[in-house]
Amino acid sequence: MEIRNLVRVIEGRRVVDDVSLTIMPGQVTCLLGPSGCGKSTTLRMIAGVEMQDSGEIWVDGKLVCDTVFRVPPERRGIGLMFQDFALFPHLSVADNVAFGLRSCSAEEKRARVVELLDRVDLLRFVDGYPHQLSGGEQQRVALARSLAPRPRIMLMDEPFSGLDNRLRDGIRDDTLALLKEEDTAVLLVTHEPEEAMRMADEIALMRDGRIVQQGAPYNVYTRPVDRAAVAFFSDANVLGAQVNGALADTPFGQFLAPGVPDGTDVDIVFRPQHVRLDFDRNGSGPLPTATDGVPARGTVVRARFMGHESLVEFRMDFDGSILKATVPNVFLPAPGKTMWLTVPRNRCFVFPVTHM
Ligand SMILES: Nc1ncnc2c1ncn2[C@@H]1O[C@H](COP(=O)(O)OP(=O)(O)OP(=O)(O)O)[C@@H](O)[C@H]1O
Repeated sequence: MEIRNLVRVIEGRRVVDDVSLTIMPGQVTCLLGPSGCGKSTTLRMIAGVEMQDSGEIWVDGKLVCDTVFRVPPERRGIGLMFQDFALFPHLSVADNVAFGLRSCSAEEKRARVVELLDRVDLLRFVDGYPHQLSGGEQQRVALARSLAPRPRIMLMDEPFSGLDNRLRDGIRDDTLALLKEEDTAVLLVTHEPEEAMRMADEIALMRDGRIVQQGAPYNVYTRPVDRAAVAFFSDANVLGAQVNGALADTPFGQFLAPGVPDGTDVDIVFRPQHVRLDFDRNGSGPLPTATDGVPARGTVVRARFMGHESLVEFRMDFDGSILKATVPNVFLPAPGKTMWLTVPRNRCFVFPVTHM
């Protein structure tokens, strides 16, 4: 499926602003972004329940929808799975799953229902009713229902957000396996970076109606396009500096800023897990190196155990600002303790500040 330059204007605001995307069979593409950035509106236009103001949707090289021509939603071969998936309470589990199977015989229907319920491990409930199932089981029936007509394309809007954490991981993985097996092209909407990283072959990061970055999860995470993209995936530390001779001077030493004109303000952004910590030895820290720059001293303000890591906050000697470091396992230095922080150059991003 290819969407080209989709635009949707609501009350004079471009809530979807020139969005283009290609989604391949057997692949999961995640539309990831904060609440209100236009993800669901994009999905609704693809589903055909909302009309775009301009732009086109193509499936298998055939035009499905532009501003003049429009294939109705039920003929688009698109499956939908939304957070508020509702099973029909008065229909049995089998009849719920068979709901979208209109043009096949009773035997074919039964065979497909049994195949899918077996796949989601709920065959024992075939003649049961939705109210007899847990939330997670209902979700799996909803998944079986949306896959029953073998949609080539599946649109999922926060489909797992109603589930508790322990259930969610298992259902996500099962869902992913099933969608891959059926070679479905999936567009999944989420505002949770962890969900996108776990599910996606490709992430399209969306902000204010636009896709600001697109790529494999690893690339989007390790080569973020701007400061907000770093901060969307994790906590971020930011140092302000000004460029002079393609270098930005900071208390951590100089950072390269190739191609950035003199006098430009830059943000040097790095994640807490990339800060290196050293103990203070009579007021001195480790020696500066080309790769790690100059260490800077800070005082522990707070240290918290987060499960698989600890988060330590420092008040820096150089300007009193707070920087964060995460360390694996339990590392809980007492408040008031001084330590030295270094920032490996290859883990930092230097972004010119854009003044809005
Ligand atoms: N029918 C409408 N009338 C007015 N504003 C709307 C309408 N539909 C969407 N919007 C606005 O368009 C913007 C995008 O909404 P959309 O639901 O697509 O965002 P989203 O990224 O899916 O957010 P969420 O994750 O919270 O669902 C929001 O600011 C929303 O208030």
